[in-house]
Amino acid sequence: MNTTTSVPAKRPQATALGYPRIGPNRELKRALEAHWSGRLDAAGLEDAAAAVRSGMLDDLSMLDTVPTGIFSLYDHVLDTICAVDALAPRHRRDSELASYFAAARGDEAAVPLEMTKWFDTNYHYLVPEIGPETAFAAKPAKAVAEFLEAKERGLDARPVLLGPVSFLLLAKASEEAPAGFAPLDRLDDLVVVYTELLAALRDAGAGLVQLDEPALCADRTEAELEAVAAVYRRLAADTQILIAGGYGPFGEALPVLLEAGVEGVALDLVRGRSDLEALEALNVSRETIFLAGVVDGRNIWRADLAKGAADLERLQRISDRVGVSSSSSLLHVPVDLAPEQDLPEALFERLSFARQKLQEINQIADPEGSREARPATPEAWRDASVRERLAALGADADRRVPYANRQAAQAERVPLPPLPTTTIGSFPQTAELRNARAAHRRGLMIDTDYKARMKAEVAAVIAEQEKLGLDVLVHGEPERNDMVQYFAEQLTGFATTAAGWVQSYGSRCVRPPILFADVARQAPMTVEWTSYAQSLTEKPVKGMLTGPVTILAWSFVRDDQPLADTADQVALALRDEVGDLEAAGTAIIQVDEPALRELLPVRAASRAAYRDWATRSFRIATAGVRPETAIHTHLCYSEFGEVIDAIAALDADVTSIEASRSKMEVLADLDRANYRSAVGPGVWDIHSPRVPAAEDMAEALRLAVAALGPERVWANPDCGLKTRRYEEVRPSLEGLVAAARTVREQLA
Ligand code: MET
Ligand SMILES: [Zn+2]
Repeated sequence: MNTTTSVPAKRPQATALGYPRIGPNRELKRALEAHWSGRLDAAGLEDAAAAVRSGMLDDLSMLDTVPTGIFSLYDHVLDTICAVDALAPRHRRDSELASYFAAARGDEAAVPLEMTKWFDTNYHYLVPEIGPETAFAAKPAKAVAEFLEAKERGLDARPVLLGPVSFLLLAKASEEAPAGFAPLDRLDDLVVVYTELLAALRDAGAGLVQLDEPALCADRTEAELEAVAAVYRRLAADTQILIAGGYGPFGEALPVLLEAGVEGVALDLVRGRSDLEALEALNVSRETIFLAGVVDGRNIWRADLAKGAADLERLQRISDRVGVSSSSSLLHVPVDLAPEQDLPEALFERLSFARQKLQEINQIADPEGSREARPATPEAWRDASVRERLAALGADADRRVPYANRQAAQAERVPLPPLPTTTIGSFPQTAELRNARAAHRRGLMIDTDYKARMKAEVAAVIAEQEKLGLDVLVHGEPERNDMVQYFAEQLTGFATTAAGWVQSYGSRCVRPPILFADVARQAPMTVEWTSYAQSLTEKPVKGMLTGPVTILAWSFVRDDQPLADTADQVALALRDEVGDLEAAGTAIIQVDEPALRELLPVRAASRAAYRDWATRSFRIATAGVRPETAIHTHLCYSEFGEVIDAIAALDADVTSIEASRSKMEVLADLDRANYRSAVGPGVWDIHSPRVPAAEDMAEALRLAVAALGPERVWANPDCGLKTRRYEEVRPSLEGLVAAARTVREQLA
């Protein structure tokens, strides 16, 4: 290599891998919902979409190069399905727009595409259905139009597409596909279509094109890596390709991509720092483009500019063509910090949302710019007593007596019939309840009135359950806006934002709380509600809490200490709550962990450590109770495979788990994982408005009894009922109670 250090490196280019596309005030959400309800026609929707895209470009234009094609009406995987013309026949309608929304949301004629979580995030994508019959064709119009929109503004534009390998790895086999078929079998055909998409972009004037291959941040087989090599040798032959991942290190895929001759690679230097070390050991052409993804696209903390600049320099020692970018698309953070003036000042000045992150990228790219290190965590954010109490927890603070002993004690304390019936916690959140909450929040309803309104609801929910004949009751969670935010608002160490919305799927956005400091409980958070509900009935009422992993997963979490340490603090606060519930006489306490799967690391090598801290934090929260107090947990969102061992390690007495869609398969898996306590396999898919037939639920219960034995089975829905209406809930629960009775009689 023949480079002299006296030649100054070119100013690194500033760019980002992607940007929020819902609009700073969720303009796209409003337009979509107006369109779906018939209040806004297709042209009106397109106007709103164009305005959102224009706003995105306004923001992005401060960068040297801007990503394009990153707008989406619903989901970028669905956009890719359309770009390769892989819509299933059942979703094809008169217009492209109608087909698009048929695939996204379903209609009278067809069920929508399945939706699932995007890597280890809370974003959901639509799962392509690919089979031997899928007839791919290039539909470059969207990608080209959005590229030209940016170019016409005089911007240096870089089109972005989801790469073909990830597209197929994220897909599932279509109904028509024969056994053994894998979507990746269609890679060669798809690549032909990608060459056409890329040609259309080149014809429009594109230079570098970004292909997102996030699936390469996960473990890949030799065969898959060979396919990657072949694909990119082919695509890189005519197009300058920048590969982006965004969800951790590329690992063994990195040399494969470089050898295939891609023009550049965007590195995730927040979660994938090992790639930087790997690169330093490789013999890399100084002509290769590297983007230093040093600004966290997944979290909302200000970047350490000094550290970013240091990483940049390391890359500059490897290549002459280095840029600065976000670690992933900025899709996962809210648009703008400016509206958050109510946040404490010390917190506000440490935060950075998408717009602020673009500034940071510019600052790091600017050799003359000031690149200050990140300020230390304020001393005031430390709570010495929490840390001391955690340190003082004995080694067995997360252990209970063996399940067999607990089971006997619990059965004596709360005698229950076989197949006890219960629900997961929430009852329908009616418009009236939501209005009361909004009025209370805006100061239009005083505390006492609000509380009285909520208590009336609890009483109604208890009466409803008594009438239905359920065995273990719940208070219905009317007082909870959200199962995480409710706790975040009461714990110290959390802040909530005014407008920090992040797209979860389609038009749906969430506003995650910010966990910024040491966490402590100030006062009991749920005891009053549970005790009130219990005072109204002879039946046992479950206490209802959200577990530490889920609280972390659905918040933006401090990144100045390991997640495990933060989880333990949350766990300690919950442990106090569990203790107070028990002291108040609650015999059954459910601690929900629906997000246990979500935080599972993408790479297998990191999973054992995750399972350890995640399950330990749950046990810290729950193991303080006496043997006769039952701990329940709840998980939903299927795909339990990789966390089955962790579910067993939670050591709950009863686990309610989504099972209705997977036809109870999860039960055999639990058995293999040596899970020995009781299970409430969901027998009613509450994500569907359909009222399930009692006989189907009975059949599901029979399957469960066959797999686990009658003593270990509970009867319950898949998840909480807050999104359902009473018109569906009543007949469904009647059916559930009847199904349990039928199966009990057959057992007797
Ligand atoms: N207890 C909660 C509820 O019933 C659990 C929801 S899991 C996403 O709504
Ligand atoms: Zn659930």
